[in-house]
Amino acid sequence: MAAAPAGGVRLLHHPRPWLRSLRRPLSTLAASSIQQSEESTITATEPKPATTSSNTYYPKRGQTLELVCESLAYKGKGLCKVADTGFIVMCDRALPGERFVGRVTRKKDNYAEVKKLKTISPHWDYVEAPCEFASHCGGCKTQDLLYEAQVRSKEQQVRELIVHVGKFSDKDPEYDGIMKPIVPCDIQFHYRNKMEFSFGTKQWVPAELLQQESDDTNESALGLHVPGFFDKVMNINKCLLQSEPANKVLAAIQDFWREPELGLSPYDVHSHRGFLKHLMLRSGSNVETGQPELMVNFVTSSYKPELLKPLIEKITAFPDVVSIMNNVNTSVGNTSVGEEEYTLFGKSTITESLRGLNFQISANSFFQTNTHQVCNKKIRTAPCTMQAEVLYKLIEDCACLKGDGSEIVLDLFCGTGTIGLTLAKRAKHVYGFEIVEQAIADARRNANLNGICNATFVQGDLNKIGENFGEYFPKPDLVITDPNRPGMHMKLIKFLLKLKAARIIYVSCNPATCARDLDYLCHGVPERNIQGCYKLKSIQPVDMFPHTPHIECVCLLELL
Ligand SMILES: C[S@@+](CC[C@H](N)C(=O)[O-])C[C@H]1O[C@@H](n2cnc3c(N)ncnc32)[C@H](O)[C@@H]1O
Repeated sequence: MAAAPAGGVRLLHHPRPWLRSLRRPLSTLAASSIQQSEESTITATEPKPATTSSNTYYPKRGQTLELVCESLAYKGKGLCKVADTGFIVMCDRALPGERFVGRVTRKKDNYAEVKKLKTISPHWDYVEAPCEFASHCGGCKTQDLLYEAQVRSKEQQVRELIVHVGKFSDKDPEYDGIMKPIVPCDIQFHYRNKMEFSFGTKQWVPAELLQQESDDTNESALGLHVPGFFDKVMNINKCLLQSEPANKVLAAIQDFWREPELGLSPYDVHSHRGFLKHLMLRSGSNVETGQPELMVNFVTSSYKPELLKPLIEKITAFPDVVSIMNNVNTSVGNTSVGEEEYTLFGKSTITESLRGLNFQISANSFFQTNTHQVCNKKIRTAPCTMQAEVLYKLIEDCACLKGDGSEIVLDLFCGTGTIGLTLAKRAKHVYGFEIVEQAIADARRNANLNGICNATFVQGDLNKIGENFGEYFPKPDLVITDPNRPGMHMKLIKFLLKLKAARIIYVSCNPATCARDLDYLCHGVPERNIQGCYKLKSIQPVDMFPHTPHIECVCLLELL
């Protein structure tokens, strides 16, 4: 048996060891806070424990184990326990109930990660994945899991995080009232309005297909990254998450861009040579006709519009294409945001309507990605609402503005201003803050476009606010905070605790950092002598992204 390091056995049955890094900046708090919640079982279902080739607490790197996935955990990874010891093992793409053989690839202090080698018996709630790329591409991870099981698992993850990271007790009589059931998504395919594909010098082909497709493997690629590999691109000509018009454009580009006479080269992430880096497809709709609108954005390593000309001619044949942009990114990094942006065809923005307002969206601005509005007649007969509408309606309901134009709203991480602008008609004034200059420009333009005069948008980094941040606006009655995945910086948490607005709506795309921030806002940070002053009133998970591990939540906090 491998020797357990000091303290190892104590941590062994820790229910959420993979979450400890969330609180790294407050390390002493981290360990203690997560160790406090020891009592819960990981899943309601109790599969038989797995067997292991060696009876060790700590599986060795390279060791193979037979495991059973118990539930889905943070980032959608399958959670398993080693037989007899309860040692926790996480496996990407293992689904609840699945019995499989995995090889240990990484060891952390108190859990290990395994790579699935072979499924022995399939997971519960198995359905056939409609997409041929589903088992390998980085986009969808649970396409072969029944949708009802996907949302059940997402709701369960939020509940567990709120207890284990947020430190809210599920024994509290109010707990069930606070935790709202997840809102599923009516439309489970073709819902994404933005997809980013990468060009690569070589197509990555899954090992099991290598034999058949060996001739193709040296061809250049346009597709999606293999998860965890910046230099491996799977060639993809259709993605079931994006709209049909976007798929038609993708297929046309796929068919054409390798033609030798075009002289187009994919960018090589190792040698840093080559021209085409990324292809971004953004879908919107014409606000007057409701017809689809498409933006095609080529991200290139230099500005050579003449090289793109034949491709532009090809794709302008599609009537939905109203904008072709070129972001020029000369850096060696892999980002799609260019230092310079050029309009090669049509307009520089596309439009979308949301909650009765019209929005212009440029290539690099954040806009809710799930805005597609096609009803699957087989499932429902009533018209389906786009999930972004559902999310914004929930936010409006939580905001509970009086509507007499007396209240001030602070919209933090405002992007193109969508949330603040949908609330502006019932508020006295909205103040929005956002780091991306272009998003702020869009927000101001969107305010004008919709005749909204009581909204001010300011560009700034909310991770670097100074003591004087509160001087930029009057004391708000309502704060909306919608950070990206890392959640809020401690400076901002401290600011909000001092500001003491009557209500905070925390919109989150990462329930783990959300639970951490809710803990700080409600319970404070005793180690730093910071006191919490909010009460959690409700958490509403919303499934914005079927088949992916992402979970959105709308949380309402009220000042104590
Ligand atoms: C999840 S999006 C929310 C956007 C907007 N609330 C909406 O619903 O469309 C997060 C936004 O935070 C912005 N952001 C990220 N880091 C930031 C920072 N340090 N300071 C200010 N804004 C930031 C991003 O550019 C992005 O627009």
